Amino acid sequence: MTTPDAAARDQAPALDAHLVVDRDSFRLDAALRIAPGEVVALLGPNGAGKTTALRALAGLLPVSGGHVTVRGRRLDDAAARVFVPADKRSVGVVFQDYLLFPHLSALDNVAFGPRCQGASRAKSRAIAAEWLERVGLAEHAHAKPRRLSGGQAQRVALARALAVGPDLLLLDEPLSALDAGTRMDTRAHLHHHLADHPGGTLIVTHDPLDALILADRLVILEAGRVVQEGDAATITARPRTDYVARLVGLNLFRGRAVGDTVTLADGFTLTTSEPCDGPAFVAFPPTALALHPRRPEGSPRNVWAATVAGLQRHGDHLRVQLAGPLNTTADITPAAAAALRLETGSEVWAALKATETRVYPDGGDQDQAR
Ligand SMILES: Nc1ncnc2c1ncn2[C@@H]1O[C@H](COP(=O)(O)OP(=O)(O)OP(=O)(O)O)[C@@H](O)[C@H]1O
Repeated sequence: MTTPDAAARDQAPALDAHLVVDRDSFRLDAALRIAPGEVVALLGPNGAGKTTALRALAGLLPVSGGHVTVRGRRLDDAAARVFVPADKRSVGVVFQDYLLFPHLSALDNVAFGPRCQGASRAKSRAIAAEWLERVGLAEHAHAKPRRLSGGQAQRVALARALAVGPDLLLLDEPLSALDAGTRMDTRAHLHHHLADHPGGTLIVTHDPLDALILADRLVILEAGRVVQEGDAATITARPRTDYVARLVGLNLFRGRAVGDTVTLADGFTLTTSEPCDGPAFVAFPPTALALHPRRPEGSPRNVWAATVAGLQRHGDHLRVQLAGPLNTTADITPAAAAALRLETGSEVWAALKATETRVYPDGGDQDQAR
């Protein structure tokens, strides 16, 4: 029979945290909530505070304010001076470089957690063997970490973190140490295991692809603050900062809309196809910009002179950085680049059809996806 306490724990979020951490002049001040079974990706530029957040949740860094509650259990509470040490938390961590014990076999690495939780040696090894089987490494149970490939070591680290049945699983850049081929396989493997994990999962990553494939929800951190959160579709449709726009591959500008005209901060105007009024964002993909050697005649409503500030290959097209009244990114075919004789410093005309733009109100935080 379920006790009232157990029932309350079952209903509690996997994570309910407000993290305030001071590190010299840097302050992390972020609220994070994860439902049981939910996978959340924490994304942000270098120095945004992602690792700081992960270390605080793991109990490796004390919070200076706020709280951390995992499945109803208070692990940190700065005001009440509560701090549960890392090894007493129901939190599993997969570190970026896995941190497997080099002198222990894969089996003993995985058995370590259950053993620390008080399981007998035989029971711990049985649990570990089961987990290695699940991650497809049964035949490598007796190998030492140095004999494992990067992908295999990652699976052992995942098995080790999951073997203790954590209420919260933390993954720090889980695929960044792998080469591209292994990364794809390991990502698919990880996806499968995260979908089965009944606790909450937080993945810290730089890589939007990992986030989009692995996570149910994205939380974007910049300079220690959550700037946007929501599912991938909402964030892609309505990025709220330059970083988020670049992440989803969009050009993004902020301005003031009156009908179908948006005036940007420096006075430049863009014509859009949907009317809007008041503070607004205008976004368009790099493929929406057409480049011409001379001022184009005809229909495009938005035309401006720009200078090529950089060129790089991006998949099967060229990504062109353009400076001018708008700093933008354009994607064009190599044939178009050759016809235009594009190189850094070239002068071109950029054209953008009003129908290729997306406009949406800049309502501060109140219309943020939740
Ligand atoms: N040991 C430390 N002492 C003082 N400040 C630190 C320490 N480690 C990190 N910081 C500062 O904390 C801030 C956040 O760093 P953090 O490593 O959490 O960011 P991040 O988002 O994980 O970045 P990255 O993606 O580069 O790993 C940075 O400004 C960094 O300089």
